[in-house]
Amino acid sequence: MELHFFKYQGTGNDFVIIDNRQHIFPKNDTKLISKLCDRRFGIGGDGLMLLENDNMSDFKMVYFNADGKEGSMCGNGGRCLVAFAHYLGIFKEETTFNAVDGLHFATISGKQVKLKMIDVDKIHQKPNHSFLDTGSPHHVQLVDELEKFDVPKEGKKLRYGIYGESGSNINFVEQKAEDAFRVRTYERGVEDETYSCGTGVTAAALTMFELGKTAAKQIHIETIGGDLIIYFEKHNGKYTNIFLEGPAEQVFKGTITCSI
Ligand SMILES: N[C@H](CCC[C@H](N)C(=O)O)C(=O)O
Repeated sequence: MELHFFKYQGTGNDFVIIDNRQHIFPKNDTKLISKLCDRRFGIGGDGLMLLENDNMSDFKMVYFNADGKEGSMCGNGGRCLVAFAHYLGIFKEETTFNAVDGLHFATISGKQVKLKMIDVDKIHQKPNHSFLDTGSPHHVQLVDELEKFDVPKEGKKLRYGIYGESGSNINFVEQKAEDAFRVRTYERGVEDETYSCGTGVTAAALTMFELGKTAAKQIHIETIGGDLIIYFEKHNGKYTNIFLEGPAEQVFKGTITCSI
């Protein structure tokens, strides 16, 4: 059959998006999803998302990692899906949608999408790293000379070494200024470094504040694929009103022939 798709990217984290409001897509076909995400045999992407109707909100986000398995929350994916919903005319300036970790509010202005993330009430501190859930599980670790760091190798080691089969995303961080950091992420489900990870940079920003590396509640993060800003508040040990802001854009659209 011919499948219509859209390709989006948010700071270089790229996604295949399908309008599934008419339930045309075979969600349980892990092989098909991983093939569509394959950069040689398919369209190519770090993940695939379906936009579906939702009873409680403007739309529903269903997210799959490039390996074809349903993932946990994806911050850059969420920002891209908001841009796609805006393109479809589902909303004008602000929206609320449903994702695997609950409802998300978001706004769009030009190419900039600002997405509200779930509250975070626990950051587990270990001697050399921290671990927290920002919708997806994240390991956050400070390193020197991030530019030269072997992220795929070290990320893979930690992802399986500490977290086992279910795994975690692994973020390596270097401070650039009082309120600015550079982050590189090894993503589980992609099993490689991606150009940016939204829930990952959110986790990195909160951890840097928690560790006292910064007093800023508006943190700039540089990734391989571009810049993101994280805003938050902290009350009684809990992080609330967390927003992830950055560009998200449609790259191309088309049809692909697939056997289903
Ligand atoms: N790239 C995503 C995270 C995907 C999470 C996924 N790799 C998983 O752990 O299921 C982001 O921008 O937040």
